[in-house]
Amino acid sequence: MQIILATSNKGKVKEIQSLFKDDHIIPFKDILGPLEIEENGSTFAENALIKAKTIFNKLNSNDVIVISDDSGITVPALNNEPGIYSARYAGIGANDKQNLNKLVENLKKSGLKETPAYYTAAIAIIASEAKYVMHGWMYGKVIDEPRGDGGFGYDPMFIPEGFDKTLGELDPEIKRELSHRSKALTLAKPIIEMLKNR
Ligand SMILES: O=c1[nH]c(=O)c2ncn([C@@H]3O[C@H](COP(=O)(O)OP(=O)(O)OP(=O)(O)O)[C@@H](O)[C@H]3O)c2[nH]1
Ligand SMILES: [Mg+2]
Repeated sequence: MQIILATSNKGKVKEIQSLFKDDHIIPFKDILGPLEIEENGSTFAENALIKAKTIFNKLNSNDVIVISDDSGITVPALNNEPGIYSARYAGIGANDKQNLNKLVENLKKSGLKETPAYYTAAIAIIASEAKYVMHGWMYGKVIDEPRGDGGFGYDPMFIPEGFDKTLGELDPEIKRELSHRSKALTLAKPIIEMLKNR
């Protein structure tokens, strides 16, 4: 049984592999090469399922477990932006830096130096005759002056609840303990174990 990760995001691959130290988890690109998947769902869960199903169908094997992650940051004071559009906030094909700059700009335009925000992760698992989605959240705030270069995406502007440093400044171990992704993957682990052993 192979465990395949249906993501092209290197930051996610690193975080997910570090949470599954005992399992060999293979990014889909190593098997199928690069692939663009259209994420046209209206929720994190729908998009996670689209990614996992697309890769499962392309692999065309009953001997694989496919895991995907659809995630993003939500800022209630900005009409819940960017939410499911986090990866394309500054336009289709925008990179992490451009997306972060757009969120910083929009905070400044609204006169918000800091405001509550949260990350959501939906983790989907697809295997032969099996389909699951789990969620995890991390609450905190975003600030209009990013700090640090750890993590990825919006991390330099996000301060988790209970801390005074951004995820760009904090030790990666702290993100591993607290993150939306870790929480959803903790729920996914027993399901993956069950699927491996059936
Ligand atoms: O600072 C961050 N720390 C995180 O922990 C985090 N989790 C998600 N995000 C952002 O949300 C979007 C995901 O979009 P997304 O789920 O479509 O992923 P993606 O397009 O990058 O890769 P893929 O998995 O779809 O291949 C991207 O803009 C990410 O930067 C994060 N930013
Ligand atoms: Mg994506």
